[in-house]
Amino acid sequence: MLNKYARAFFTRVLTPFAAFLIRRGVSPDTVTLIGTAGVVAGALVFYPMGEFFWGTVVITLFVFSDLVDGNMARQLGRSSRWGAFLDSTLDRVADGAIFGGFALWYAGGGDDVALCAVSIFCLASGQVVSYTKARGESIGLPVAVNGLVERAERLVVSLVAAGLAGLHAFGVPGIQYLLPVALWIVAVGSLVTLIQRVVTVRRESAEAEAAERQGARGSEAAK
Ligand SMILES: CCCCCCCC/C=C\CCCCCCCC(=O)OC[C@H](COP(=O)(O)O[C@@H]1[C@H](O)[C@H](OP(=O)(O)O)[C@@H](O)[C@H](O)[C@H]1O)OC(=O)CCCCCCC/C=C\CCCCCCCC
Ligand SMILES: Nc1ccn([C@@H]2O[C@H](COP(=O)(O)O)[C@@H](O)[C@H]2O)c(=O)n1
Ligand SMILES: [Mg+2]
Ligand SMILES: [Mg+2]
Repeated sequence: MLNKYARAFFTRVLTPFAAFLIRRGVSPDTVTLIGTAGVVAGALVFYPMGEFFWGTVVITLFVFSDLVDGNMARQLGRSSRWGAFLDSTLDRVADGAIFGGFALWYAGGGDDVALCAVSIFCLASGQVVSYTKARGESIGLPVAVNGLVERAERLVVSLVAAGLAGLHAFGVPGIQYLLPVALWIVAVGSLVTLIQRVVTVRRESAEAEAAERQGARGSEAAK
């Protein structure tokens, strides 16, 4: 949903910055790599210490690079298969670091086995949700479904909640419970999305195979 409705807005906002980087001779791949490194550092340095506010600030500074890199590639007329591969692969690395950072906190100072497990579930289910689309498309299916919770939703829900939960350290009472609530929402939403995508791939593959059988019968009859 966010990918559909918010992308156009962020494209307008980020286009001048993308153009500025192009003028400075920066390449889209550099933005992809530095952006991912920043997200990974923010997540794995701050979150395991329970520093949710500063971790989210650092991640937010870098995570929009994922919208800037593609914007730059399009402005340059240089969108490439390699760029698409690098972008998607490093998305998985960034997501692993964010939910891994939450899991490390709950396994350590946060001392909550259930929330550690929910964080690991968010990490794994998010990766599998993305994999269903990549694998479905690689076997020639359209995978014409995005589902309830795509990557943008996973990130926005968990990062907004983490940033706000971090304000507890500055004396805001009660707000720390936002992060557990968000993790449960992302976990359930990812599971629903996974089911939506698997059901779609199953239907599309049955339809594709039925069409192939029909085509084979047609050419047999024509002989
Ligand atoms: C006082 C409190 C202070 C709090 C501190 C800071 C709070 C910060 C809060 C939020 C920041 C959230 C930012 C999240 C931005 C996410 C942007 C982003 O990178 O989205 C990526 C997404 C997907 O891009 P791709 O097409 O490159 O990726 C594809 C995708 O990964 C597919 O995965 P799948 O969906 O299938 O699981 C893969 O299949 C595919 O391989 C891959 O290529 O981009 C978008 O979707 C575009 C839309 C982005 C919309 C961003 C909206 C941000 C909205 C609000 C932020 C403002 C919040 C304000 C908070 C205020 C809090 C007080
Ligand atoms: N280093 C890169 C990164 C991205 N691309 C192209 O942009 C598409 C992704 O667009 P986003 O707005 O989601 O970043 C990707 O599929 C590539 O076509 C690129 O070429 N090089
Ligand atoms: Mg990108
Ligand atoms: Mg991306």
